[in-house]
Amino acid sequence: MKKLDFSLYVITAENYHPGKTMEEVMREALYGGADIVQLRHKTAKESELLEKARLLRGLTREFGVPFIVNDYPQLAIEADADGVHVGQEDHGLREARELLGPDRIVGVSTHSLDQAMAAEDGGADYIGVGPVYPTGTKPGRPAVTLNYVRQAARHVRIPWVAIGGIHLGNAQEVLDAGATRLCAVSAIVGSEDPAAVCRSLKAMISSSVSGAGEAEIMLNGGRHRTGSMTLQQLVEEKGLTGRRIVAEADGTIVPREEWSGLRLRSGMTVELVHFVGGG
Ligand SMILES: Cc1ncc(COP(=O)(O)OP(=O)(O)O)c(N)n1
Ligand SMILES: Cc1nc(C(=O)O)sc1CCOP(=O)(O)O
Ligand SMILES: [Mg+2]
Repeated sequence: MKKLDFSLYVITAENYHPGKTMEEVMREALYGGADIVQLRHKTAKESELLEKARLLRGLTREFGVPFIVNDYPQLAIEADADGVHVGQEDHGLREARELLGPDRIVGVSTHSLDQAMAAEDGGADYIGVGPVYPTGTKPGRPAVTLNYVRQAARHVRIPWVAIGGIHLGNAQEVLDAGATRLCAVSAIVGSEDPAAVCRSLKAMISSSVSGAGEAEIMLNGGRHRTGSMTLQQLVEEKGLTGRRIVAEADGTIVPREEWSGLRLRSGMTVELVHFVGGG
């Protein structure tokens, strides 16, 4: 079953917690509210990875959250993971999708809007947007800065998660730039109290996303304050449910099936054009 409803993504990194097992740390993260987990281990042999993947598969099942394997689509299948995450240089989205089929999750790292659009067109289920800040977890990868987060917020239509150098001290500015999902690695698994860090990040995400209360958007050329959280809710608020409408957000036509996933943000420009019947 493909389930992709998450706000806090946690990735393993055993080098950050000497003296504690991966299972202990990830269990704490799950207690704290991690709602998707990835196994990432860049140096383990495949047999060792499979063992770790099976362990995490069991643990994530206990908590009912999706489990993703980094880099290895075939291993994801063998471990009965929910999906795989591939980078720009890995097996590639197409190959992963061919192996995993339509029902498992395929996530893709992106470092620019062009890559995001290509991943969207290629059928990715979600994308990573980063690294937002320079990070020792992915040394040598230049930061994309908050500029790419802002672009993703405006243009990306599939779920996307901000990643890279995110911690409690800077998470708010990432959320303010438009992120609604965060991924943190060292800040969580390297902390003394992974559950507490997860709880704090989750609280920041939920107050930023839902606690924003009202958004001020430009609707059909006029300023409009709305409590609607999504484009779908806005259509309902305007009494246009069931009408023949074309909806545009920030200059791009939004297909009807994406209305309920498109979150309204202050400053967004929305056009709702409805057609009056006639012959
Ligand atoms: C959620 C998420 N986003 C990005 C990455 C990085 O993937 P990649 O660019 O392939 O780099 P490695 O992780 O393989 O070193 C990720 N793993 N997860
Ligand atoms: C594995 C990875 N991929 C990234 C990307 O942007 O593609 S950033 C990253 C590391 C994230 O770890 P931390 O939270 O410790 O910075
Ligand atoms: Mg990779």
